[in-house]
Amino acid sequence: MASPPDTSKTAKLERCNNYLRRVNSAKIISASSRLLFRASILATVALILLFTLHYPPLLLLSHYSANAAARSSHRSLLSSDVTYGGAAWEREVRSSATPRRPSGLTVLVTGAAGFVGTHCSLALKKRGDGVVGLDNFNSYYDPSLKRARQSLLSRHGVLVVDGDINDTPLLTKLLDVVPFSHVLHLAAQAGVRYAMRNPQSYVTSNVAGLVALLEVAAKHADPQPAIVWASSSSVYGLNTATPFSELHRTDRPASLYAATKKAGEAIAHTYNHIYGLSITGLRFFTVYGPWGRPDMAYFSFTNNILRGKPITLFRVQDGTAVQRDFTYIDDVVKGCLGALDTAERSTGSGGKKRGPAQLRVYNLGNTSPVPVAKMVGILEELLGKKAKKHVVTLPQNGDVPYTHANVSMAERDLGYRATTDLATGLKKFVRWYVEYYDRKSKKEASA
Ligand SMILES: O=C(O)[C@H]1O[C@H](OP(=O)(O)OP(=O)(O)OC[C@H]2O[C@@H](n3ccc(=O)[nH]c3=O)[C@H](O)[C@@H]2O)[C@H](O)[C@@H](O)[C@H]1O
Repeated sequence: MASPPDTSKTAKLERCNNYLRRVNSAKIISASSRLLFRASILATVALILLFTLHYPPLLLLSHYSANAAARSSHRSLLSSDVTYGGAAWEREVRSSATPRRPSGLTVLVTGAAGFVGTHCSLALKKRGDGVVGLDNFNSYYDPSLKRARQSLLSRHGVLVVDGDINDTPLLTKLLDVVPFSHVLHLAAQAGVRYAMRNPQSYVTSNVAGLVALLEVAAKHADPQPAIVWASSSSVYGLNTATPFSELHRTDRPASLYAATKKAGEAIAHTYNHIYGLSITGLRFFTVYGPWGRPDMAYFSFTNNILRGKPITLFRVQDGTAVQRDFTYIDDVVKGCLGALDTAERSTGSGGKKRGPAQLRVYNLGNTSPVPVAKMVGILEELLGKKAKKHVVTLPQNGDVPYTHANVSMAERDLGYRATTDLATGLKKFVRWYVEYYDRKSKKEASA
């Protein structure tokens, strides 16, 4: 019988090799884990540095509110004035909110750096009311124009807080710091045709944002403020009865913008019904004027005419002219202030209704529709330059062919009266436009 092979040496050798392999792999593992560890520290430091460079306010400044996501969706995190909360901030808010006349109003104006928001905030402040603004400075149109409006307001003692209406902790904080008597809610995603390009922004601002505001006003604010907010002439949609009356049907919106404003009116009904919030909706009719919105036709046409660029003019399929009840900003401001002054107190508190509360809706229009082509003719005269017109049939873009307001209810209840015709209003707009952009280009040239 063959003896078994002597494996002792090979076994020893094998054990020795295994040991060496273990030691080596342990060394390799520990070396690589050291490397990995160092690399991860370096990567973390690099990330922190990058983050600090990109978002300094988030890391360096104390920041109220956990709801940064809602806030950051619309505005630049690089802006230097994103801080809120703290004693100094509260002092600023209270000072801006303090009325300078006996029984003056205390108004939170959302969308205060917007076109109508700026004018209303100024008018309120000038007559001695307390005003605090809120605006998210989004980039739907040139945010530098919004910043310029903010500077104008600041020179008149109105603070505009940089924040979003969907930021519930911020709204709660604001309504904690100041017992606002009124909220003038003008923050919204505006523009009829843009709704086809960015539908979600309309839901976020005009539906979710409105609900966020009404929730805080109804359940948290003590006392509950009265709410006056911006609806739109676009809710009349495919309505053909003219002039448009508040009694006409508004269940056929032609654009998503209109649908979200109509939804807002239904939401207003609910909060009035359940919580006793006093709510007034104002249907604005194509508001125009100095400090206006660059996305609107009269503004962008002015821009293009001066630069020799073509403009597109819509014409109804049957060849008739598209018309708008263009309404001058000063008239609309008077309507807004009339609505605030006649708003009754909300009746609820702590989310409980104590009795029936006021619920209103009014047209704020000019009562005199003008063909868009005529508006262009007035601009041509004021600018001393002919437009390069490109006329096309009104596309399926949510536009309606005609608007015309019946304002008898606003006249009766708010003392509203439109007194500015389109030629007069556009003259004031063009004067502002030329001055503003002249000053801006000189500033940029000297910078
Ligand atoms: O009352 C409202 O509730 C709305 O008013 C405003 O909407 P509109 O009346 O559509 O104003 P605006 O865009 O200035 O177009 C004016 C006219 O120019 C025509 N138009 C427009 C653009 C173009 O390139 N060509 C053209 O002919 C166009 O067909 C229209 O007939 C606000 O923007 C909106 O936010 C909302 O507040």
